[in-house]
Amino acid sequence: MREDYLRGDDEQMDSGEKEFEKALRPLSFDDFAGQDKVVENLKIFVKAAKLRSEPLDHVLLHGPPGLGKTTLSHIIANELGAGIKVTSGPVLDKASELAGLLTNLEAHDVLFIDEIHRLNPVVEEYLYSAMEDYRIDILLDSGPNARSVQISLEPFTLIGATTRSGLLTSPLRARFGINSRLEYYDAKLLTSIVGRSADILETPIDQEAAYEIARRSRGTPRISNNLLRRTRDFAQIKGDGAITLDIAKMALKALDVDDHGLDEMDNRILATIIEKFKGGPVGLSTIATACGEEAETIEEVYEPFLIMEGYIKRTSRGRQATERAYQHLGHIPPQEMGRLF
Ligand SMILES: Nc1ncnc2c1ncn2[C@@H]1O[C@H](COP(=O)(O)OP(=O)(O)OP(=O)(O)O)[C@@H](O)[C@H]1O
Ligand SMILES: [Mg+2]
Repeated sequence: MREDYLRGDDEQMDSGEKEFEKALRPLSFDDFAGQDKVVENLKIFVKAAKLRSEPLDHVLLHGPPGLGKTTLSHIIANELGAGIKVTSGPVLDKASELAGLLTNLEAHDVLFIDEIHRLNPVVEEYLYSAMEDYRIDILLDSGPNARSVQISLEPFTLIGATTRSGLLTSPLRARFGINSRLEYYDAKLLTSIVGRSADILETPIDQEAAYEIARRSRGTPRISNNLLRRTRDFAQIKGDGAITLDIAKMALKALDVDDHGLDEMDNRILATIIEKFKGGPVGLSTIATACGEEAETIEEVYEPFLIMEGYIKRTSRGRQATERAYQHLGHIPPQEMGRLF
């Protein structure tokens, strides 16, 4: 597979982490665990497109961070036997840059735009005709000599990834023929992902240890892999290199991952709502300020998992802690308080 990177992908990660992610990234549908429905459908669409010698329809992948959007995009290109060019919404700030990428695509190649909800509106509009008719208008010269010429592109597949599909404009969303949502993984699937990653890293791991890491990974393969990586350090320094259940527990404790898999920030969010705002409802930006974290990060990264696990509720007046959150932090829920007095 040909692969070209246009500057930053996954901006927040350091280069070690990136190398690590790349090494553990599945390369085919068969290596990709879980998301059965999404994968089954994609397999059929890829096969059908190949059979007809057509480009695959444009694909939108959405869901919380670390669930496999970037991985799947590369797998799709791989399975299509096509090249992939990688860019992202915030990086692609000029229409001319987009034109440069599009005109360099070969027939049936994939253009992957990460964080597609952050595209600049001018660039986004430019993308419409490229997606629809495989054509773009290019402006030649400037001032009185300015004229636009239309050039046709090779038929290509756009894959857009986003953690915030709600922020996509409807004209853009409407241009994706395939729209797939990735869901959190259960502990069993994550256990097999941890096992596979440990194999690649040539680190022996007990089944119970793999399960312990998996069940405390917030349903997220990226977190499983990162916890595995750190646990491997503990195994090397504190043990004989093999990851046992004891080593895994020791590492998770040192990493501030609690018994339910909530990390320090998850717990800080819950404690803030309960201790500073009487359990809520309280607005997102207020929580963010009190926790010292960006509102966007809380909404994108932390909240979906806390809601799914039933620790907080979203109400029209803000976020509210549930009984489960009170119990988790060892506080008495207000409902029970009422019964006691
Ligand atoms: N289904 C899977 N099977 C095995 N490993 C997976 C799977 N999904 C993700 N991973 C692993 O998790 C890591 C993160 O996945 P990926 O980068 O694709 O997530 P993402 O959805 O693109 O996240 P972000 O929204 O932050 O860009 C990858 O390195 C990959 O190894
Ligand atoms: Mg990604």
